[in-house]
Amino acid sequence: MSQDHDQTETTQRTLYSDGPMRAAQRTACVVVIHGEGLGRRLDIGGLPVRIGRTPEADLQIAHKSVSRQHCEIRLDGDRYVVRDLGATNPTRLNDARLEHEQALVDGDQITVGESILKFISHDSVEASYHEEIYQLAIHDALTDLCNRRHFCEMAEKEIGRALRHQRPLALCIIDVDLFKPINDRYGHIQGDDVLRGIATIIRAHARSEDVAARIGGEEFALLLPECDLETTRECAERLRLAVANTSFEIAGDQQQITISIGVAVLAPDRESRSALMATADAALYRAKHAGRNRVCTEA
Ligand SMILES: Nc1nc2c(ncn2[C@@H]2O[C@H](COP(=O)(O)OP(=O)(O)OP(=O)(O)O)[C@@H](O)[C@H]2O)c(=O)[nH]1
Repeated sequence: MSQDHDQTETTQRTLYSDGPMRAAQRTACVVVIHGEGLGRRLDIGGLPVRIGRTPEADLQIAHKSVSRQHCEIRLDGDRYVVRDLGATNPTRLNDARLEHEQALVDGDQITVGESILKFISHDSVEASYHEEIYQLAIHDALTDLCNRRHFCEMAEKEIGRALRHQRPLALCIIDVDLFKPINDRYGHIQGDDVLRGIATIIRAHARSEDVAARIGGEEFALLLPECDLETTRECAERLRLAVANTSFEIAGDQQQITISIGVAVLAPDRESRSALMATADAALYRAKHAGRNRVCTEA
């Protein structure tokens, strides 16, 4: 009994000893709990945040039921308020139409088009839970790079941004050469280690604004905002060389592994994600047919 009591006292002291700091770290957030964007979280600090379909929104929900600028949440004194931005499909708060501006309380549900967001007023186990679930949902379990679904979402977002600001955007599709013989000889578990090793090299070559993903079994993608064809080709060449110069230890053997890369940039005849990916894929196909271990750019 007395031990339990001591523990309670210690816990309370630990929790409350840095009271002012805890106040400073307090962060409200909204989490998408239903519909498009499921699991995504938007932290709300001192600056207003906007939710909408536009890629410029702080939380983009790319669904036709959502207006480009749908609603805004901001700190007003010591409370958070939500206001509709003239959405075609007006914002709802706890299933009632939002009137002008309304204060939010913990657990409130904000309906934006067909998505429902939950307002969480401060750092909590629940907010961390949503964050963890979201991270699991967007990452590839084997390599910890983005998974294909999240990559496609990010590519759509970056294409929208690049077109709007007339900025370049490039894509590399990367495929491991002759990976089947590695699997056949050493087994899938060792093959998985090789994929993890290649993912580590790709991550090391990506800038913070690039999106690196595993988009298929032994296929990866790297999206490079603000990069033109020549810069991307050079970057892809550095990546190819880095893999080719790495000695992979597989079941005690030292093995050289190579990759082939197809590069494409956004252009007027390919302004959609599928067209951009198809062009990079075609370049990759040429790299494979030209003998592998090489970078080919769009024709
Ligand atoms: N270990 C492992 N292997 C995988 C995974 N996903 C796909 N593969 C294997 O990757 C291999 C791909 O083989 P292929 O498509 O024939 O291509 P390749 O042997 O790499 O030859 P090229 O692409 O023509 O250079 C197959 O053996 C798949 O089983 C995975 O998650 N882990």
